[in-house]
Amino acid sequence: MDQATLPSLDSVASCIGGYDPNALPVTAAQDFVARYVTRVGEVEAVGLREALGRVLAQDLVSPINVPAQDNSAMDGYALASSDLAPDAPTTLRVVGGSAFAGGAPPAAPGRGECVRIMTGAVMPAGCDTVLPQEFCRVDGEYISFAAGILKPGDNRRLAGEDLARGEAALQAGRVLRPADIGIAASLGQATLPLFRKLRVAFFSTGDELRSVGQPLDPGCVYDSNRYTLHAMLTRLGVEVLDLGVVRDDPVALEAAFLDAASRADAIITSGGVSVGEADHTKQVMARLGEVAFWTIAMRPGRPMAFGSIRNGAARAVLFGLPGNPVAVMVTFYAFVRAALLQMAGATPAPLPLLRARAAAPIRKKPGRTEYQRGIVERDADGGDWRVRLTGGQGSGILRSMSQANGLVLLHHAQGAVAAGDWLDVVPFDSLI
Ligand SMILES: Nc1nc2c(c(=O)[nH]1)N[C@H]1C(S)=C(S)[C@@H](COP(=O)(O)OP(=O)(O)OC[C@H]3O[C@@H](n4cnc5c(N)ncnc54)[C@H](O)[C@@H]3O)O[C@H]1N2
Ligand code: MOO
Repeated sequence: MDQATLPSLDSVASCIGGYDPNALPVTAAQDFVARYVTRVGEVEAVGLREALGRVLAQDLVSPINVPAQDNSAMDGYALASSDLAPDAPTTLRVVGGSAFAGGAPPAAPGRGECVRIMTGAVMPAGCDTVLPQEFCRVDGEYISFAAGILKPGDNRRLAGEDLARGEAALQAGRVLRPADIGIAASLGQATLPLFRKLRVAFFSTGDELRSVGQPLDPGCVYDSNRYTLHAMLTRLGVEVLDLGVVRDDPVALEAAFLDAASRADAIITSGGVSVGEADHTKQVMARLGEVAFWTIAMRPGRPMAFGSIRNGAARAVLFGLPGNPVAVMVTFYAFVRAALLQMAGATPAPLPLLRARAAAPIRKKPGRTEYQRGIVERDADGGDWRVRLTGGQGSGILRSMSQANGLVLLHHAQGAVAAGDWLDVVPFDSLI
């Protein structure tokens, strides 16, 4: 993909105060990534049913008022508030036909008169208030109701109160949610201008990896990272290019990187970014592109490669994630997710944090950010939120992630946690 506009790593590094690739705080790495990646920017018209989770490319300016006219919020009687008796029951004569949603409004009632009206029907001229039918007594062609139950304007929906003509109903950069799709439909839009889906290629590296369906040879493990990555990327709404497991062999790695750079906007690999002897991944990355190898002050997820890979004129952003399965997920949430959203054209929104009390002490040294896996639940008495860890927190223990419903975010400067201390938790359901 063409990412000719990417800045150089050196120019970005010069903007990060005290940049040290061997001891990079999480916030500095996040800042670095945000400064490096650029929006892909191509726009296409997409039908509403395909637009969920996609990124809006232009403001959607409302061409009409919704609702188009003042109308009734209740089944009942439309009346002029000037006919309401201030301190005594009001009696009005019912005239004309009934006003139905979608029908022509009946003629304006005269003084002391009202009109039968249904929810959604346009208000007859001169009427500004609707009496719900259950609040009145009907006596022949008259209705009467008690003083004080209606204020002027009650149960009337004003033209444009949902969406006003000429206003931006949805802003460019929005990741479309179900209500947004409904808004576009209520404005009569069959299609929306969206940024094209980001293309993200990914592969796993490591000779010990076997794919599901293959026999598990001695000393080998099944490749789980490709599946968690596939799932996280699918939730993020990008187009996924699964390039499989690549052997720890320079020729195979080079072919995979070049293929990925020619077809994708971003490449995610897992494994081979630490200091092991058999790893060719780092050398191949460095040869094919511009790549920084970081040691991040975090746990899990210390080693990570970041930069871009070239194939001729094509260039793709590279995230070389550590191999341990929990480290893959944590570095994805800490760095990759926001970067991919930014590349896809989305306006960044900070993740909501839940404040919860620690159920038990947690060991933590200042000087690194930790993402522990936790189960957050309401106290039995319905009071504070409380969080407990999901057992062993090793970065190979994927169960710790699967059992959790949130990441416990232990900040860089934070020290040991005592039971009852307040903690920040990123609830999983808000992540994607
Ligand atoms: N001497 C040092 N050793 C290690 C360091 C270090 O700083 N000094 N860092 C450790 C940390 S922290 C991590 S994380 C890992 C990262 O190493 P790599 O990115 O090179 O990853 P690998 O060695 O290839 O794999 C690590 C681990 O994860 C398993 N793995 C890898 N890929 C997959 C996959 N697709 N599915 C399931 N499991 C996978 C792999 O078998 C290893 O067990 O390095 C530490 N060592
Ligand atoms: O980067 Mo590692 O995940 O802490 O084992």
